Formats: sequence, structure tokens, C-alpha cells
Amino acid sequence: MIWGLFNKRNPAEQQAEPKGLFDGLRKSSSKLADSIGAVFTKEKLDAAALAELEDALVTSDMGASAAARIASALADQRFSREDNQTEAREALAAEVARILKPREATLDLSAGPKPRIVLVIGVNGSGKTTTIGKLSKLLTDAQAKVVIGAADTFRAAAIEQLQVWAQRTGASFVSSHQGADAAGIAFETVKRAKAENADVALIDTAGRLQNKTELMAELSKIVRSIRKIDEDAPHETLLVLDATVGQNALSQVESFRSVTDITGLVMTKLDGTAKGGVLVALAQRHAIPIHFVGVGEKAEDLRPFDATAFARALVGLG
Ligand SMILES: Nc1nc2c(ncn2[C@@H]2O[C@H](COP(=O)(O)OP(=O)(O)OP(=O)(O)O)[C@@H](O)[C@H]2O)c(=O)[nH]1
Repeated sequence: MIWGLFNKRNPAEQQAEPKGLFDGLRKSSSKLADSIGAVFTKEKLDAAALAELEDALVTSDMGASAAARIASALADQRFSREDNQTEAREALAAEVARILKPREATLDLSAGPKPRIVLVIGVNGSGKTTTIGKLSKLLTDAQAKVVIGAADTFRAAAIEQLQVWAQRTGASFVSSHQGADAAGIAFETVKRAKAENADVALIDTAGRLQNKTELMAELSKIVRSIRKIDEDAPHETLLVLDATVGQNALSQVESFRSVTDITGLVMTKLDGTAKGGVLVALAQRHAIPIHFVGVGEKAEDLRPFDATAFARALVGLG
């Protein structure tokens, strides 16, 4: 959850959520279902079945370490009868959830001095712009006042796309021309947010990983410039990851971690891939809070990360 008021969703909306997540993760869960179906045919998994399960989990992008951990936890379990797919799936979901749960974290932008300043980072195309738009929608729906800053000046179309989201969600918008100084725009965004007594400033940044030195220089320049207005800024630095890149998401986290502090993760495009298991690999490897998952292009397709619901949807339990 993101904002005080946003916590007060009605029960019908809360019930609707797992269904959407289940649909969003269908590609990942059916891939996993195909490979684990043959494993759960015994009351207790023997060594061959455990090895097969571990392979299936690795193939579904959960990573070797999480796969080994899950397989060894399931080695100790007994199922009540042979070929009990649901029971075995429940046990698998519980083990996946055990890895994810410590990373489940609410993004609370309602506490602390206003405006809360949020930097959004990630490689180009990962879904930063769309995620900012969706966050803006969640915030403005909850009556928060939002300013969006287009400090990713790399592509003119990206600036326009962000402007459309700002208009659609009723957020103020700060931008300049393509190639303009990103730190200057970030500074103007925070200045505007202060002047307008906004609750949240969402700042889009460019994420050209090809040149780490340049990226680091740009991000630190942005941080220096916004700290002239608020020495505690940014209050949040969200890394947006595209699930379709699979294991490559892990190296993106490492690369960005080496140039800046990351306070939380958003994983997008889970609906477009069978590689949803990568979130489990991430949770196992990095102690970084996971705030949201994206399961579609519409505003309502950005969902607060729920470890249990995610684990269940991933193994095909609706
Ligand atoms: N299916 C699906 N598509 C998504 C999701 N999130 C973003 N997209 C799409 O992914 C594409 C890239 O998203 P952007 O938000 O433009 O990515 P960006 O990181 O801002 O990229 P640049 O503008 O190049 O910096 C767009 O076509 C989005 O509509 C998602 O959760 N599911």
C-alpha cells in the first residue's frame, strides 16, 4: 500500500486482487505447472523427484539457491496420499512465500515531512514512465497532491508519454526539452512540489547502464541538486525492473546498487512473461523491499506486492 487513504480499500476490491494477479502470472504458472506435474506423484518425494523439482524451479527462473532451499524444505514433507497435486502445490507455495515474505513492504509516502521525494530509476524500457503514471493514479485517487518531473530527457517521446500520464491523473508536470539537464529538472520538480505544497514528487530518471560512470555522475548530480532544497532527499529510490529480462534483472540490481542506494523495487511486465519466478531469485539474493508488481499496462495493473498471493499465483493456485 502506498498512501494512508489507499489502505482503506473496500473488501470487494481486496477480494478482486488475487484473481488479477493469478491472470497476470498465468504464463509463469503454466510453465511451472508443466514441469512439476510429474514430480508430485508420491506421498514423499524421493531423491530423483527432488532433483527434478529443483531443475523445474531453476528453469522457471527462481535461481539455483532458492530452488535448492525450496527442494530441501519439501524433502522433509509427507503428503497425505499419492498424486495429490493441490496439497503439494500448497506446500510449494508456502515455501516460495517463506522466501518472499521478508521483502513484502508497504511504500508509505504519507509519513514524514512533505513533499516526499521519490526518484525512479531503472534501465530504459523497464517501465519507469508507466510505473510513475500508475503511482500517480494511486496517489491522486487517494487525494494526494502529486508533482511529476521528467528528468529522463533521453527520449522526447518518453517526456510526452509522462506528460499524458500527468494530465490523465491530475498531477503537476515539470519538464524541459530532450537532452536538457536532468539535475536542473529534478531541482525544479522539488521546488514546484514545495511551492504547491504537494504531498509527493515523482522524478523519472534516465537509466543508461551501458556507461556506469555517466549514470553514476548523472544520478549523483540529481541527488546533489535536490538536496539543496531538502537535505534528506530522495526519501525513496525505486528501482523498476522488467520481469521479461529474467535472470538479467539480478545483474541490473547489482549494477544500480553499485551506483546508488535503492530503497525499494517494482517489478513490471509479469503478465508478458513466463519468467515471474525471477522475483523469488531476487528476494533470495537481495534484501531490498519489494513494493509493487506490474501485471498489465492499465493504471490498476500496478499491485502492492503481496508475498502470499504472489507465491500462490506463481504455482497456479488461484
Ligand atoms: N504488459 C505490460 N506492459 C508494461 C507494464 N509496464 C510497462 N509496460 C509497457 O512497457 C513499455 C515500456 O514502458 P515505459 O514505461 O515506457 O518504460 P521506460 O522505462 O520509461 O522507458 P523509456 O521511456 O525508454 O525510458 C510500454 O509499452 C509500457 O506500456 C506491465 O506491467 N505490463
